Amino acid sequence: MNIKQPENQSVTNNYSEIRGVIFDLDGVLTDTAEYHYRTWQKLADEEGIPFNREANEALRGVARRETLMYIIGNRQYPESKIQEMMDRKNRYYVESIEDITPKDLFPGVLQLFDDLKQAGIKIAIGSASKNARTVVQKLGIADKVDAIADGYSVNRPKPAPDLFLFAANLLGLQPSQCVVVEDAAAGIEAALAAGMFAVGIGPESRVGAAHVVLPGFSGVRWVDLAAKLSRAK
Ligand SMILES: O=P(O)(O)OC[C@H]1O[C@@H](O)[C@H](O)[C@@H](O)[C@@H]1O
Ligand SMILES: [Mg+2]
Repeated sequence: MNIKQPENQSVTNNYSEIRGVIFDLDGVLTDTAEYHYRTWQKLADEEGIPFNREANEALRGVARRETLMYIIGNRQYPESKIQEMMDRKNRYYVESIEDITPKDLFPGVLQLFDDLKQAGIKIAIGSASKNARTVVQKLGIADKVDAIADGYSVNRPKPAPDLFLFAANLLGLQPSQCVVVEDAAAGIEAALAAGMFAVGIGPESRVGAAHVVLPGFSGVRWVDLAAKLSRAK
């Protein structure tokens, strides 16, 4: 477990004040981060642009246009070509999520959602994806979440705090009452900038700036996670 306090943030260190948990979607609740990667890889291969899994690590949580800009680097393309490439990648991505079912939820997610409901803690989705609502529907969790902030909600993408502040607002909560769960470095940065608790899912090398780092939700109960957060001073 990693325990750090973000600088210059007035995050409460009393977990009993936590009233909402904002979950990123891709790579947190299901494996769609992998689908995003594979479809960007397909596009890059078609265009003859070097790209690989390692380069993709920095692109987790990064919005569609910003991801493409990173991949093309200093290559110059007209806006029409940029638009066509974003559309093509999205077509591949939409095809790849067609067969998602509730079985694709990561282990432990439903148990954690149930724990949160029992504890009277609200649940939001905070995803940069414009496909987030479709994925949430396919996973069968639409009736379990209180609010969805997605790729249409704000202008400034992660690592800006805007999406999580938008989600907290939908829940009617203050930032200090919220926990963000993220698999992306950009998402942890956004959560800390919003003045929220951050739980990182994945390796320390990627999400080590979070207050608490977990490999996944398998066997994770809210009471235990809350206790870890309460020690994260
Ligand atoms: O292209 P979409 O579906 O709007 O998704 C935007 C971004 O959404 C994020 O959730 C993913 O982590 C990124 O990989 C993705 O680029
Ligand atoms: Mg993610």
